[in-house]
Amino acid sequence: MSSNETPRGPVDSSRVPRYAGPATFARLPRLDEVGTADIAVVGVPFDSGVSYRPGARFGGNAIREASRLLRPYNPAQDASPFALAQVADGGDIAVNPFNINEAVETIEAAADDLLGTGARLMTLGGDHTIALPLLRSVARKHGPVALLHFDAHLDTWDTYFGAEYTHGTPFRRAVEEGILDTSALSHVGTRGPLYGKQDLTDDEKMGFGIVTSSDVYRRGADEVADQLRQRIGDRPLYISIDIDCLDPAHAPGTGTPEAGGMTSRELLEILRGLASCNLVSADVVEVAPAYDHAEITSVAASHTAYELTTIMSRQIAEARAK
Ligand SMILES: N=C(N)NCCCC(=O)O
Ligand SMILES: [Zn+2]
Ligand SMILES: [Zn+2]
Repeated sequence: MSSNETPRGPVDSSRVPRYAGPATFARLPRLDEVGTADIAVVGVPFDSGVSYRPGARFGGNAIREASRLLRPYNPAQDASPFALAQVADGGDIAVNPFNINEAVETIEAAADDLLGTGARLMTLGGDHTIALPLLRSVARKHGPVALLHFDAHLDTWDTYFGAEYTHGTPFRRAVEEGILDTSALSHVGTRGPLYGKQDLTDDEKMGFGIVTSSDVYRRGADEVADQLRQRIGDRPLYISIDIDCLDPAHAPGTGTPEAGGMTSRELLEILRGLASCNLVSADVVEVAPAYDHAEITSVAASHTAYELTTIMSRQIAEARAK
C-alpha cells in the first residue's frame, strides 16, 4: 500500500452477518484482492513434525473461523490495526505432508516471496516445525533476529528418532544456523517435565533466558514485559507463540498440553507491553482443533494474532508518518 491509499478493511459485520461467507482472518480481504499488503496473514497447514497428538494442520483455518468476531478497533492498544496498514489474508502455503525436508524448503521459499513484497508475516500454524524456515527467511531479510518464544516447551531439543526438523527442535537448529541474535533470546511460559536437567543447561548455553509460567504468575505481566523489552531493545524481533504456552484450561486444543500454564489474559497483557518493540514478523502455532471445545483455543489464538497484528500495524503507520 502506498502512503496515500486507504487500506481495505474487513467486511462490515453490521451489513453482512459475521457467520456468512468463507473465512479469512478477521474478515479481511484476500491478498490477491488488494495486490500487496503491509501485513500478510498466512496459514501453514503442516503437522508432520509432531511428537504426540496430530491435528495442527487444521489450526490456521480454525483460527480464521474463530476470528469472525474480531472488531476493527483494539481498545487495549488504542488502535484500528486494519485502518493503519493494509492487512490481508494470503491464504495457505501448500506444503508436502509426506516429506518434512521438502515442506521446510517450500515454507522458506514462500516466506521469501512474501517478505520480498515488503510485507511482514503473521503466520498461522501448523506445528512448531514451521518456525525454522520462517526464521531463516526473516533473518535473510533483517539479519539475526531477537526471538521471543512463548511455549510450555523449550523446543531446543536435538532430534527425535534421528529427525532434525520436528516441532521440538526448531530453535536449536536456528541457533546452530546463526539466524538468531543470541544476546536476545527468551522463552516465556516454560513449564512441565523435561528429559533431564541437561535440557536446561544446553538451552542456557544457546543463549536463552527463561521466564516460566510460574514467574509470570508471581511477578505479573507488566513486570515480565518490562524485563523482556529491556532485553530486546530496538533489535528486529520475531515472536513465535505456541498456543500451548496457555494452560490447557485456556487452550485445550493442542497436541502436547502441559498443566500449570499462563492465562490468555496474561499472554495478551505481555504482548501489549511489547508494543514498542520492532516486531518484524510473528507466528501462532500448535492449534489442533480436534481437541478443542467451543473454539476456546482458536478464539485465544485469534485474539493473540490480532494483538500481534496491531503491534505491527501501529509501527508501520508510525514509520510512514516520519
Ligand atoms: N512444540 C511443541 N508443542 N511440543 C514439543 C514437544 C516435544 C516432545 O514431545 O518432547
Ligand atoms: Zn509447546
Ligand atoms: Zn512449541
